[in-house]
Amino acid sequence: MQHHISEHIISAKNLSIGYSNGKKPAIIVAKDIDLSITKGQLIAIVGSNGIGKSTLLRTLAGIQSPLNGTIDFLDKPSKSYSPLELASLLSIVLTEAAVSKNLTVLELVSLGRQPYTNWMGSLSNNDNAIILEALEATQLSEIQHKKCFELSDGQLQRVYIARALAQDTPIILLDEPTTHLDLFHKASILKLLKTIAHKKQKTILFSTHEIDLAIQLTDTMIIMTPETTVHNTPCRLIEQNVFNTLFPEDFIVFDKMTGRFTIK
Ligand SMILES: Nc1ncnc2c1ncn2[C@@H]1O[C@H](COP(=O)(O)OP(=O)(O)OP(=O)(O)O)[C@@H](O)[C@H]1O
Repeated sequence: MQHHISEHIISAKNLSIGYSNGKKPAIIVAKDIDLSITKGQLIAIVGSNGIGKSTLLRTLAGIQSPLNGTIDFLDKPSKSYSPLELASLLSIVLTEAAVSKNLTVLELVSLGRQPYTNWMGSLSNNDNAIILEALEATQLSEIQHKKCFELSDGQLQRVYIARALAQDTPIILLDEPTTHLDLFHKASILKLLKTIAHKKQKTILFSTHEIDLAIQLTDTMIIMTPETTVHNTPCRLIEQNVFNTLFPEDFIVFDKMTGRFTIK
């Protein structure tokens, strides 16, 4: 699919997200969300437990429907994309990945090419070239023949990112890609995502609880609080005192000078 050049790769207007199951009234998780996201950015979604970060990612990915409002990709309503078109537009990396860890690294990363292969799943030279590039970008070439169950959490996270890279979509969504990782590996993953966003001009959105790291490493952040959802550069968000609205202020305070939270 040819993507025409657009400033706004993702825009959401008046978006409400949540859950409805027919008869009962819908559970609104967050409302009045307005986003306009340009290409080639690394964007963190931040907010306390249960605020709706995963719900927002799943709604953007089309896994669940918005309760209200619209989502556009490249200025076209998300609903106007067929499932196959959507699979070449965005990839999603979920924490509880439902893939067999019995696969080798190479096999799992190759799954990223599924939207493009024929019904037999045979890979073309072009598919193989893209898979190799994804393995290299995530420094997995040397362990490509290892089984996924043999990997550390950090390596496994890189495998999921490589699969999304192999899917070669302009938008990549990741749900908490740094959970279970130590500080070094958290920072490594975020730096890798930033390099990919900038070098390959991809739009990468990820949810995280690593606010300090996100402030240092992302281009923009989406902050979800019970009252509002705001999107801006870390610098502007600090100026606007937004980080102090994330947690009860009598307990945790954000220090503008250091860009860190302190416990009272
Ligand atoms: N299938 C569901 N049906 C109804 N409510 C749900 C469902 N899944 C999640 N929720 C509720 O939606 C709200 C947002 O959940 P979500 O998982 O999006 O939060 P989150 O910000 O990703 O949280 P965390 O940081 O803890 O992962 C929570 O109150 C949760 O209980």
